[in-house]
Amino acid sequence: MQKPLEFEVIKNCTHSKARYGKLKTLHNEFETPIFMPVGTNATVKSMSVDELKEINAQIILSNTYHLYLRPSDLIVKKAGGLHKFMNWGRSILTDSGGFQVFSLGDLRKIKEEGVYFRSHLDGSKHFMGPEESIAIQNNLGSDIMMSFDECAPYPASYEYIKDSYKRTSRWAKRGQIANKNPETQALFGIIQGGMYQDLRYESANELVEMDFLGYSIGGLSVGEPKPLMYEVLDYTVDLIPKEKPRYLMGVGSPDDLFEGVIRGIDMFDCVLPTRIARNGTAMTSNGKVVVRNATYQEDFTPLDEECDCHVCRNYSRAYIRHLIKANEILGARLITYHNLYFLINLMKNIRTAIKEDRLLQYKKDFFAKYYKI
Ligand SMILES: Nc1cc(N)c2c(=O)[nH][nH]c(=O)c2c1
Ligand SMILES: [Zn+2]
Repeated sequence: MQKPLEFEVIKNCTHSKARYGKLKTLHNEFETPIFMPVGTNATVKSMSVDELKEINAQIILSNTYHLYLRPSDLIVKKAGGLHKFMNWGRSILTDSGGFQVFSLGDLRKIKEEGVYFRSHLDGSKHFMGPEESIAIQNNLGSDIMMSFDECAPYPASYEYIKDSYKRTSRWAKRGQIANKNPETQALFGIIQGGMYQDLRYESANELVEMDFLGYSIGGLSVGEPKPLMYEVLDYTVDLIPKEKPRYLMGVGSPDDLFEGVIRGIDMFDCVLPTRIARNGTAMTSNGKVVVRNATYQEDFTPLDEECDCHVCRNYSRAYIRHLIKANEILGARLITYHNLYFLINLMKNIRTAIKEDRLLQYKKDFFAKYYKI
């Protein structure tokens, strides 16, 4: 019988830790490294599932905390699960809810059993621990689930991080035991440990002992300087068994995608492409274009001359700028479509470069244009 997740490394880069692989869930098989569009409320904002398929999205991320609060995981379960509810036949990864719950600040209280918090929607009181997080994700029916964890803040003391990651390890074990669907839903452990190398080692070793089907690297991209993120990434990736997929949470700028792939990361997610789109900024081969600027008022060229997406083949910067200035929904929609296509296409080119063993050269060529150096 097929496992809920099968992963194969097909080609290792000779000049970095990058690898080209394939990951198979019960819904589809896709190549890695891969970028996962974020679909917080069971929708990648403003994109229909047909458009997601058009841009070749293979797996999307949805947020457990948000779906638990609204419409509730029980309603999604009654609909037949998240795939059915949102009519998405490809893979879905759900986060654990921990990240959102912890970001509620004073609205939450952390205890050994879990986190007591107030809903950001109506202030109602709730509790989420590892068992509740996994039960919600079981109800959602995602292909890949995350263990309930604390994404510790940055900066944080050694003592705080030590207590925090140890609790995250205990929560990971409890979540593993609580998983009602181990044959159909894969569960990842999330490595924490802040910016402390020995704590990262301890966190990783404790989770590797528990033999998860994949591992996320959490607690990064939380405001730390980029060089520090890359340094922690460098040694943390080495702690994860090579045959398991590695997921770097919350990362998705072109720079970070390249740096993450080069350090051996297989999966990425980030709200950046969709968030900046709503503010009128497009990612292009020649860097970011803030299309709302007056510069583009009579610019009848596409967002990106080198992009073959539907938006770049049919609409001009001037038209999209007009939509954004007029606060027309289509403006954000068009830039979102293009930005997601841009990152998904970038990952396709990165995979090709790994297969042809020319990733570092590709990175140099990409940024020579992106930053005009
Ligand atoms: N940058 C990050 C983004 C994220 N969505 C998460 C997360 O969901 N869990 N745990 C994490 O540490 C984390 C870090
Ligand atoms: Zn485009």
